[in-house]
Amino acid sequence: MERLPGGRRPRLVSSLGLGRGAAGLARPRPPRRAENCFVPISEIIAVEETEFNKKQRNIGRWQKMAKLHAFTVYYVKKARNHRWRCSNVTFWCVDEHLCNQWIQALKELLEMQKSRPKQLLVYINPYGGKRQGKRIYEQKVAPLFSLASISTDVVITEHANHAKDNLFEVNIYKYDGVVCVGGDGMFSEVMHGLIGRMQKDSGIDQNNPKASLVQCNIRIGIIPAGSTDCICYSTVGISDPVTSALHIIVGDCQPLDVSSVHHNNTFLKYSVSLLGYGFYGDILKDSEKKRWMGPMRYDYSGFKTFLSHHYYEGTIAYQPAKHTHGSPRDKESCRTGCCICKESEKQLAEQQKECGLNHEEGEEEWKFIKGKFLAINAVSMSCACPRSPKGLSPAAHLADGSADLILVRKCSRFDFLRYLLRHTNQDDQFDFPFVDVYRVKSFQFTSKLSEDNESNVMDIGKKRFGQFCRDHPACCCNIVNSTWNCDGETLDSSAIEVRVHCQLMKLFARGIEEKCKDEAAYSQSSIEQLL
Ligand SMILES: CCCCCCCCCCCCC/C=C/[C@@H](O)[C@H](CO)NC(=O)CCCCCCCCCCCCCCC
Ligand SMILES: Nc1ncnc2c1ncn2[C@@H]1O[C@H](COP(=O)(O)OP(=O)(O)OP(=O)(O)O)[C@@H](O)[C@H]1O
Ligand SMILES: [Ca+2]
Repeated sequence: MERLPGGRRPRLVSSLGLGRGAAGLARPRPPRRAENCFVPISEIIAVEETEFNKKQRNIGRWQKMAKLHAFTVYYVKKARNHRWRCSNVTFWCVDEHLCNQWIQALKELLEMQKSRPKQLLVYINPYGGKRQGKRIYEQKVAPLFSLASISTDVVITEHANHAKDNLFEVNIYKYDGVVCVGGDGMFSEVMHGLIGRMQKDSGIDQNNPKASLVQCNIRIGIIPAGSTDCICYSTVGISDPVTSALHIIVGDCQPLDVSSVHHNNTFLKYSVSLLGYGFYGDILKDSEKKRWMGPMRYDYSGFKTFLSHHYYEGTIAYQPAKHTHGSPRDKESCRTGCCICKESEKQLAEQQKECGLNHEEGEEEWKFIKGKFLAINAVSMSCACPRSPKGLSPAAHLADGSADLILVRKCSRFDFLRYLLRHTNQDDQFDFPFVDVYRVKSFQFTSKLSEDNESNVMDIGKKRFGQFCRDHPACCCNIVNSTWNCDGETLDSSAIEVRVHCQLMKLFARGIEEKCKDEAAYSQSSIEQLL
């Protein structure tokens, strides 16, 4: 909390309790005794001089006063379930000079908030999710950015990869951040554009799976308008455009792990949420044909894929993440100011100091697992989303330099359903004999098909997807590979090599805040004052 200059206690009367801008002044209450409610400066959105019109002034005891001077403080009001709203409170007094002093002092304090963005580049996908991206931005987000004096260059995308390609052309360094309005796919595009641009400008070859990538310090803001919005939900705690806009305005910063995916020394993609083979790969592949259904396509394809119950054979090699103290079976989740992520940040800074950018990771032990899997999921974050509020791996960390590798082995449909259901309730989804989970810093996967006979892969691939093993028509084993689902996009190769890059990029977010503390503190009063 900051102290305002002057020492003199100003006699300002606020629209206490009403607190809804000038309209709230219509029925002012007599000045109350000071209330101990606070808004940190870091959560003030803007301060504006407020004009009184005659009608508003013509009230109660204020009627007798010659002229009133006022200002309005717009601030973040925290509501339930991590939702943020812009609220305001208007203060007025008869002393014009005093009023101006307050405005000036508050504006100076806001100027000192150096992490706040002043200029943003915004990409809107008009076709993501329920096709509401443009409307959401114009009606809910743009007015807040303008209130907070943030200037924006807005690009409405005209085709897939428009945002990504554009990020290689524009002068990104003049912006304090890039905002994407859309879903996880849109975020992925912007992330690929920014990370790719950083590597290009630094002469780093993305095709080298061992390269030390250059961190991207230009933050990305996500205004959720997609179908899953898992990255927004997992980093903010809710998928809500106004909440996300406010996190951007106050200049929050959340580092994020990014996994690089390679095949045969060729860069394929980056991933921050889910790399899924088997169940989630098959859902995605099927759902792409049903884009017209909107977000419902995932439920339709999910149900279909569940019924098909395909499993896939292959080998996984992984390097355990020994640098981090956490485990995927922890009861504690990653929250704002997470100690485990902070520890990884320290280790990263030390490594960079010691080895500079040429740091090469030592060849640590590899472990191997062979088997028949219904799903292989690697998640760099919890992957919480409205469908599964605790996510695929509830204890995964946003910025610890590791991913959780979840292996769901062949089991009955009934058991698989029990496993899926646990994503929606409080029971432990890893507490099954057919589910294993490991915290890893890298892994590789090879399907049995490519292991057995590389040359036959092309022939078999040409056959219809979903064709069953001819020898065992009822066994559900699949003679073709599944597809990797990489943050909602399919990969062309089944054999991949994955490496987690600790805190490679940053978001305008602060992680999920502890619920009970905030909600108790903020529900007591509808108005918070710093004065
Ligand atoms: C019985 C109900 C069980 C419900 C189980 C729900 C588990 C949901 C877990 C969601 C995990 C999302 C991970 C995020 C991935 C994103 O990077 C990516 C891009 O947006 N989204 C998807 O790939 C989109 C993935 C969409 C996944 C939808 C899964 C729906 C499964 C439905 C299974 C129905 C079984 C019914 C049996 C009677
Ligand atoms: N103008 C456009 N026309 C067609 N496709 C676009 C356009 N702009 C972006 N895209 C592509 O649309 C894909 C999906 O968009 P987006 O992620 O916003 O929505 P979604 O798929 O409904 O949500 P989610 O990814 O959360 O499931 C992105 O991968 C992006 O490349
Ligand atoms: Ca992680």
